[in-house]
Amino acid sequence: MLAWKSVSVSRMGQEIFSDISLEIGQGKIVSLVGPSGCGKTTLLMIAAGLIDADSGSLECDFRNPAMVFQEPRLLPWKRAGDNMAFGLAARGQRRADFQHRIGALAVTLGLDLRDLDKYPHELSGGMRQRVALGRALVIEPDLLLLDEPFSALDVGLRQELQDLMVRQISDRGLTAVFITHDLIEAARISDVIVVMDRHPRGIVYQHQMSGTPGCRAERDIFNEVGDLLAVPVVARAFGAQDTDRL
Ligand SMILES: Nc1ncnc2c1ncn2[C@@H]1O[C@H](COP(=O)(O)OP(=O)(O)OP(=O)(O)O)[C@@H](O)[C@H]1O
Repeated sequence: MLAWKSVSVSRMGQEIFSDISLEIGQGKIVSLVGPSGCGKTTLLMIAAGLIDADSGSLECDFRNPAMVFQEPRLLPWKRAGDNMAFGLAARGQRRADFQHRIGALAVTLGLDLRDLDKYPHELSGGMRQRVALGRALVIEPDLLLLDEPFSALDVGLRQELQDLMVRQISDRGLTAVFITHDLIEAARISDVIVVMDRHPRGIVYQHQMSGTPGCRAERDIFNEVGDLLAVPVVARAFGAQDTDRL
């Protein structure tokens, strides 16, 4: 279980959010959506233990979280394979012990074994993000924290990587928190959608999706997003009060 309890954060005298409480159950994929600056990344950073809240607390039963960011953040002087293995090498594991695992994971993520010998600048944006996903998964996390990992990719590639990610999360029984600006993306991959806003600050709505992530028909996804946007606080968060225009 992961739970933020009455969490508040201010920066430079400005409140980002106050009194947020949210609980995420084991094995669930939860998306945080909402306008820029509403505090999605801040909430995720607290879960990752990278920043502290000013007040409130975090309860986390997970012991091995991994994070994936919008930019792959690969080390440019290391080859793709060494980037993927970074977490294992940092834990003192020997290359001979994990080389096979890296190769198998790379193939699962749609990379060619030869790609592992390339430097980040020799890879496409999609390949770099596959390496970043591999670097997170190879440490066998129990919690995956994803901050807009696919938003820089074009639509087709984004959907392929969403499917791949959902399959990995499901096969490995992971719990995941996923930030996105894209409500359709959230509806495609999540069990629960949490809508945040800036006015009022904080969580304004939570929606339990029907069906299973990665298995929903496109028509059902669009219908459910349409229903969600008919909720006034959600429409307001997405700047779409006039839902007839959507
Ligand atoms: N270290 C910091 N110092 C000052 N202000 C900060 C700091 N970190 C975040 N903020 C401010 O807090 C607010 C929330 O930022 P955050 O990145 O959490 O929002 P977000 O919802 O993830 O936005 P985006 O969707 O644009 O990434 C923003 O107004 C941001 O400028």
